[in-house]
Amino acid sequence: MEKKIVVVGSTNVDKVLNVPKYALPGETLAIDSYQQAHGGGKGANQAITAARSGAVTTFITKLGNDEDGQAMVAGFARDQINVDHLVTTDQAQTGQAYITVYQSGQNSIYVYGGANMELTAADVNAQADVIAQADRVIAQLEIPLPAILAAFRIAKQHGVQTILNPAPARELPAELLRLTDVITPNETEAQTLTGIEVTDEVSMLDNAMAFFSLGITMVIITVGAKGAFYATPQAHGFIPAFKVKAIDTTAAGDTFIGALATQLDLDNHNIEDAMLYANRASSLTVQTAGAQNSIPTRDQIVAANQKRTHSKERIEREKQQAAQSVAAWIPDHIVLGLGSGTTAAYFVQAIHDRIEAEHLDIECVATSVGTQQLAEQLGMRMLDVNTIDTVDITVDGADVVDDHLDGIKGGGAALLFEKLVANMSNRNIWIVDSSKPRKSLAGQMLPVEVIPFGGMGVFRYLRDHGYQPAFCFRDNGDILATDSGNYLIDITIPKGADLPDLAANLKKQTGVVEHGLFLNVCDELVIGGDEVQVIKRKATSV
Ligand SMILES: Nc1ncnc2c1ncn2[C@@H]1O[C@H](COP(=O)(O)OP(=O)(O)OP(=O)(O)O)[C@@H](O)[C@H]1O
Repeated sequence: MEKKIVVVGSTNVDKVLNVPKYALPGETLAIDSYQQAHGGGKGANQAITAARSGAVTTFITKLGNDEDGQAMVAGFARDQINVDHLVTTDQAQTGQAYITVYQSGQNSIYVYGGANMELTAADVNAQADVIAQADRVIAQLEIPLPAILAAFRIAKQHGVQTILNPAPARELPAELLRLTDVITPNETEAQTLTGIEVTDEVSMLDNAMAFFSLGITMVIITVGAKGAFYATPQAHGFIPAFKVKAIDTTAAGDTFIGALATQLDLDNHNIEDAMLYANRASSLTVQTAGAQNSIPTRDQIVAANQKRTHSKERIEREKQQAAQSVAAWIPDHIVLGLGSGTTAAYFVQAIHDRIEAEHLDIECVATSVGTQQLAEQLGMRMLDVNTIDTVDITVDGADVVDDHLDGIKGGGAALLFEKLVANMSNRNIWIVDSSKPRKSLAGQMLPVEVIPFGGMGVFRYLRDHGYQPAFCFRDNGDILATDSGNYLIDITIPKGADLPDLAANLKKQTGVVEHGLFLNVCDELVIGGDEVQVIKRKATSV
């Protein structure tokens, strides 16, 4: 059932001039390109996003009785927005934003609020029926506060969910915050309202707590290309943005909010799926210049997700190709280490099939409870790691691997046992798909396994040393525990980091059990593909 959404907010016509440089006071500059006016305003952008994602959308906004206003209404109608509740005025012109974009990409914006600033509580009260019948009402701060308060009071009286996008940032009356169910600031807007700077997930949670104390029940903080954070009093999480080449981020936030509002169930239980959809929607908006023209339709968002599904299928195929090609080389009469994770699972299946078909004499050691169970189910001959001194060959996956065959492992929470077995192995072969090799490990997430007691101490150390730590959680919101019952903290490897130093420093911290940097471990990297590639460690670095 499509959501019924009412957006109460601004409409602007953006008039953009591309200019070679700033004109000084009194100076006249000739310019050679004039970009036509196009639709903007946070309210209009969010209403258009909601409508393009299939919501039954009503837009309450105030326009001047002018050509700009008429052009905007025609555009709303083309997007199937219900325009029966628009208000017009003779007292002001339709809102306008004058934007000069310099060659450097910087811009200056002058906003004439115009008719937007004339939207009154009485105008909104006159539309009470449509608000009362909605599933949710969304407002932003480009219209006068009394109009927003009026909309939210009606919504509350009728059990309609309220979403406040507190943009542009400003202080807000306590009543408006009390009437708000869901608040969706970006980093700076959150800080303006709570006074707490957003630097990492912990500070986002602190922000959320501050909003909860004001009566808000869901907080979503968008952090640009990094993604978005959500918190309710029961759960919280961070949903990373899709990595895309951003050309123009105008309306990214508006697209996120409009799209989220169409997907989020009223009990909020599907928040992560709704945020994934919203991330996908805004990742499409930022790849095209402009505001409203770049807002995608539901079909475009679904198609972009399918493209991703196809590339996921290709990745699975490559993992299998790498696993099968290595399984075909494994010599007979050896002790074989079995890695952990999805790629290693393909290998376990492939080597099992060969052992059966060729009656090979291969005994195995597992690197995780999951792999042990899989191998036992298949009836493979398993050894207890404590009963042997060496492993002949270990075949494992990797999260990422660099040009020197140093890598990161452990995203699947098995890094400690994987490292123990790797260190006992005469030969370590890593099998990966083509998305895993990188020039360097800088900027990559590195899991650090910590004991639960004292984990916060390590977390603070990592935070104070600029590693941007974040505890790892399961999909259901529970903290992720490794096979040994420890916790994992993800950190980001800084640019230019000396990896052996970083590895040594991490090991020195009390409470750190192990980390996922595997330096000088991999002897051969096997990359899946229609032609499987094999890269051997250079003799000098062994
Ligand atoms: N460069 C980017 N690459 C991919 N996704 C992005 C990028 N920038 C923004 N997004 C997506 O858009 C969402 C909102 O972005 P952001 O936090 O910048 O909002 P905002 O500051 O309100 O933006 P604006 O005011 O420009 O509309 C992010 O959570 C993310 O999903």
